[in-house]
Amino acid sequence: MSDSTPSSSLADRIGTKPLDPVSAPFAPSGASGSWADEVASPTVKATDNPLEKAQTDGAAEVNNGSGLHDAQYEVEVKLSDLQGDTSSPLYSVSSFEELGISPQILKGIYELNFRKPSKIQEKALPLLLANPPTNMIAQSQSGTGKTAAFVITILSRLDFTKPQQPQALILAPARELARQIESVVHDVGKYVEDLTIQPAVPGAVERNSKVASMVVVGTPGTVMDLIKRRQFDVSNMKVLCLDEADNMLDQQGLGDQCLRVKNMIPRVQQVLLFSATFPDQVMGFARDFCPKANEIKLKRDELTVSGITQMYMDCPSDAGKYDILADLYGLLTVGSSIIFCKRKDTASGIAERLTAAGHEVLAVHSAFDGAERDAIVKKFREGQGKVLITTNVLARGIDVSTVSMVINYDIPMKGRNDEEPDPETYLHRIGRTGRFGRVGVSISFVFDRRSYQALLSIAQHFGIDLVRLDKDDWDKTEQIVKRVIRSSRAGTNLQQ
Ligand SMILES: Nc1ncnc2c1ncn2[C@@H]1O[C@H](COP(=O)(O)OP(=O)(O)OP(=O)(O)O)[C@@H](O)[C@H]1O
Repeated sequence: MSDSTPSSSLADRIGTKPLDPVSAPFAPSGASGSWADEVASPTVKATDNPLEKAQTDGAAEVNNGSGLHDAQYEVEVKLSDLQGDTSSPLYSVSSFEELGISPQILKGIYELNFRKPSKIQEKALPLLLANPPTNMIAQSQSGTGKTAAFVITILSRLDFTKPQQPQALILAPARELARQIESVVHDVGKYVEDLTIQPAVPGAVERNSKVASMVVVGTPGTVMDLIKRRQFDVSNMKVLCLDEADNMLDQQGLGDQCLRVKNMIPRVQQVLLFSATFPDQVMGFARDFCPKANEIKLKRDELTVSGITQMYMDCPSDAGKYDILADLYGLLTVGSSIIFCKRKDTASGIAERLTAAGHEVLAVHSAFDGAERDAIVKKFREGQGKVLITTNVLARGIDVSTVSMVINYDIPMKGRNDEEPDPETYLHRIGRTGRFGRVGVSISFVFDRRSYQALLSIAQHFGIDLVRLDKDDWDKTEQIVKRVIRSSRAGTNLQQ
């Protein structure tokens, strides 16, 4: 790639010709036209005054007091034939008490400071808890409380006369997420007497021991092996839940493993699929996996969390992204931040360079062993490290409320040769901030026509307004970012 001079902006370098997503040649430096012209598509706007935009996205949202940023999240509920009556009292509720869940579970929920259900909890729980149990495919924006929705369901369906028998299985794509879900089951179930919970992630179950807990949270490969080796008896399984279900069913390996696990369970009563994203191409498989399900689906333009101010930085070159990141370090540590790279070696490489430059950072990806991964993520959760450099292994589900900034060091791409932008991964990555009504910032690094076009296509896919940060005006960049992050630190849980 012949890069232009570091000082010219990407807009200049690209020029103003309509963007051909695949093959348009890199326009010569200094091509006529402005960046604003180029991005003035119906969905992507370069705001004239990004500070104003950041202020709007931050402060105004913080004050809405509704618990979720966009109180208008309209979920479209499609009931299956059995529960098709939208006027049924099961259709919607406005407090946890009205759901008829046990006082022990309610106590756990209140101890977590959950005062009111979120939209997805309000819409989904009556359907999830109704008898006879019905399958559910549920979609809701990142950080809106899907985990508690399926955990409450699972805890409500357990038979406490059988404490040694696995009755509910939750599958997640990564060990960190499985561990996190396990801790939510512990927390919500804190006052549920005799509750037993067990992880089924690599290294968690010894070869000669059995899985003998009511709720099991694991990753598909490990669970499959445990069932095959007869260490895990699934004959009494009542509920099977896939978190990040689109990812679990889409990926060649995971999809196959999930299907095999399901086929090894003789009579599951209820199958639950949860995710923030369900791209069209996965829905067919999802419906086969989870037949006759109630569906709670969102429209594509409802998927972004408005508390996240999404920005991008035009970097001089691929290699030059490191310098921009190093310059941003001070801002990364105002709150906590996660930097997403495509490759493990990139993640390790930038971690080493930042460390050598005297900065404190953590790095984690799938080349680390399980115990190391757990220890590093624990450190990050506890605030002992504020900057975490990682890969897509942590793109989904991870819930650390202090994360106020996400950096897309590489724009997420998919396909055999990374030929296509990956909008779903983008959405999940940026969703590591802005959790449950908090605000946050994402900065995506672009450096050439291809990366810019990929970001543009992602923005158009979801109807996102992107704010451009100017690498030549650090004062302004700092001002914008700090303002949003300050709001994020002030605006803890808005529901309370
Ligand atoms: N009703 C509630 N009231 C207050 N906080 C809540 C409530 N429900 C969930 N939360 C909190 O919101 C945060 C986000 O929840 P959760 O991790 O379940 O989101 P999610 O929808 O699964 O997100 P993702 O799509 O990223 O996996 C958690 O810290 C959780 O404790």
